[in-house]
Amino acid sequence: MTAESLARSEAGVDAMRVGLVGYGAIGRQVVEALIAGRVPGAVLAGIMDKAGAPEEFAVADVDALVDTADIIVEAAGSQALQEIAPAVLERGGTLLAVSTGAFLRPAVRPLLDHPGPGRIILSTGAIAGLDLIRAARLSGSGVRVDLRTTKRPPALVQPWMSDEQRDGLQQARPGDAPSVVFSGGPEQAAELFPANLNVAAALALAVDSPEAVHVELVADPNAERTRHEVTVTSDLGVHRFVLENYPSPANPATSALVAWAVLRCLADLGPRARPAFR
Ligand SMILES: NC(=O)C1=CN([C@@H]2O[C@H](COP(=O)(O)OP(=O)(O)OC[C@H]3O[C@@H](n4cnc5c(N)ncnc54)[C@H](OP(=O)(O)O)[C@@H]3O)[C@@H](O)[C@H]2O)C=CC1
Ligand SMILES: O=C([O-])CC(=O)C(=O)O
Repeated sequence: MTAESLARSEAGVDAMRVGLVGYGAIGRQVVEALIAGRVPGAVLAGIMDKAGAPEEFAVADVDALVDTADIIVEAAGSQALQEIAPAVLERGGTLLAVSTGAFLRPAVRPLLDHPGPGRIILSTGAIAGLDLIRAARLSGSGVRVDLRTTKRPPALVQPWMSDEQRDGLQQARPGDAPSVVFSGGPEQAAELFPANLNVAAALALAVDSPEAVHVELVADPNAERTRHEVTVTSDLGVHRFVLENYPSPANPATSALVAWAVLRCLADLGPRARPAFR
């Protein structure tokens, strides 16, 4: 009996098989939790990673992953998502995407309305409140969203930055003043900071209008946590969410919450899903 079939029989014959693209900070946390049985009724079916995955789970390509898994979790970045999503959709797979920023790209956005047979589900990732924003949107009132994200400076370094910008972020020390490194719309935010501002894309997709979202990104040398301050203004009220997330120990750009948001979504989709938020 293989490790997968043993896990499946322990989880039940109807177990949901989970495939993973990206075995980094989020992917490893998801794998660990699945192997530990933290999502009842879900088992790990395979892992695809550029840098290699554990031998017993390694899958060579996305076609093989769709054949092996009932649902595929993308935790590999916007470019990887753009590369794998069409194949998953065309082969009838279900893709749970974490790199929501990719869906603000003109080449990727239409995949959200792809006729199938596959489908895409977006992870809530590092934030909360998307349900409220969608409710406000449904009410027909004009919704505006302001996001102010604050992270530790080294987590914000990008390949396109000048040496001066990069050194400024890498050498910032506690006691130094915070600085705004980006202010603008979610599309530009997702392109310039692809592994930092997927939350901005999630907000833009929830409100269904990138123009209604303003993003500010702050580098704060004194920040112990990643902070997302979301203000939603609509005819229903003014709603503020402040998330102070501990960063993942494996990747300071990623909040530890993100893997658990993926796992929560898998629990909701799996054969042992329970009503009433349990
Ligand atoms: N929605 C949200 O709130 C959030 C979304 N994210 C998204 O999640 C992504 C993953 O985050 P995290 O786990 O911290 O990142 P990591 O960099 O720790 O891990 C990503 C892994 O994916 C691998 N990878 C990259 N491209 C491919 C590919 N084409 N096929 C297979 N594997 C690939 C990487 O390999 P290698 O290192 O060799 O490139 C790496 O092992 C981020 O890039 C970001 O887009 C992150 C945080 C919050
Ligand atoms: O993990 C976080 O707090 C947010 C993040 O990186 C992203 O939105 O890409």
